[in-house]
Amino acid sequence: MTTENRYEEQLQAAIDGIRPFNEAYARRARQHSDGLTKPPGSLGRLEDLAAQLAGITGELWPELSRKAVIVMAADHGVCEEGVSAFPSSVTPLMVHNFLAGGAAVNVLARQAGAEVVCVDVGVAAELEHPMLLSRKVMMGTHNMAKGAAMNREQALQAILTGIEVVSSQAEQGVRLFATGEMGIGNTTASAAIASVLAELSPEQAVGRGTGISDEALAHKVKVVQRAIAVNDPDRNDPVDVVAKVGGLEIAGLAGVYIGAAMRGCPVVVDGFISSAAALVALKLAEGVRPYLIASHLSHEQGHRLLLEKLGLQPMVQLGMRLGEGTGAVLAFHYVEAALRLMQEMATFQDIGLENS
Ligand SMILES: Cc1cc2ncn([C@H]3O[C@H](COP(=O)(O)O)[C@@H](O)[C@H]3O)c2cc1C
Ligand SMILES: O=C(O)c1cccnc1
Repeated sequence: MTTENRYEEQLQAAIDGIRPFNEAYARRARQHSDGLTKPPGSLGRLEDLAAQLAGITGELWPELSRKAVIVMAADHGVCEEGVSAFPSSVTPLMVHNFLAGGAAVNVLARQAGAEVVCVDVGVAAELEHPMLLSRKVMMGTHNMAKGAAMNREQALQAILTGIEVVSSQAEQGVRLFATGEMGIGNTTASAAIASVLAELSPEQAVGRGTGISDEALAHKVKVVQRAIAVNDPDRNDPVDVVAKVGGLEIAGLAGVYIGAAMRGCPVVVDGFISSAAALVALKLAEGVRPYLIASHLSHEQGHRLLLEKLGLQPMVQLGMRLGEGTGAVLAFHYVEAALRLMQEMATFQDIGLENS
């Protein structure tokens, strides 16, 4: 058997292993929250979130205090087309920053009591650090405007890496996940994926990323159009799409969603790039859907339409456009709030009002 076939089988086995959502527990959670000392439904989305968490875990108010953001890092050959305001050399510098605890996501993770798990799935530089998970598939992708970003075997390897990382974190006791990424150029790859899999036009999907000019934005649209024309990815084959016009960290994050669903763990989706990865995961395995929690609406232009296509509703809109998992880690506070309300609020019965 070829390595590629072996990887295909491993991915299929993971998809087949996704745990079904427990509707009965979601209903029980709703009954419980209707009995709490407030008008039914008055805690809005927090009540939906509590019901979702119960359905995911099979517990009414699961213990989710061990939480981690998985930050997948990789580089993009398409940067040579001038699609980002920053050079690829920033990617390894930011990986060192994550490991030293100085990036925005580190600050927000400390505040939320979450670990930052940094994975090198394809940074175009030699990186070594005791806290870095070194899972390099290749030294950055090829330029997708000229040919496939990577081959199918590499895309599968990156997806399996995400599944493996999340599984091993779950085995170590992590119960709640967030997705994050670092990779200069990755809003271009995400826009190409969104164009193909969510059937958005490149004009709708492409945004300013790190902050490019009007002129560079028009050029970035053309680069995405060219990448799709040159590679002709098959929209019915998400692995083909992420291989030809995607990125290693995006494929890795698609694996993170599948792995979390396998392990029965909720996973909070960050911004535009993490959402593009969620789209790849959903096209591979619809069973991932009930495990996804959208966090924020990114300022990146294609995010609103992408979330609509995903059928996900973000909790907040803060004008953030950073990635790294920053918006998702902030949403850990809402997850914790939903659980604490379920567990700590008095019921009508407690206060002597039986039949309300
Ligand atoms: C210092 C710095 C830190 C970042 N952290 C996340 N990103 C974000 O910006 C990049 C995507 O934007 P584009 O496609 O325009 O390159 C990704 O690395 C994303 O995570 C950063 C970007 C920079 C410059
Ligand atoms: O929404 C995001 O994830 C995003 C937007 C711009 C740049 N980096 C990340």
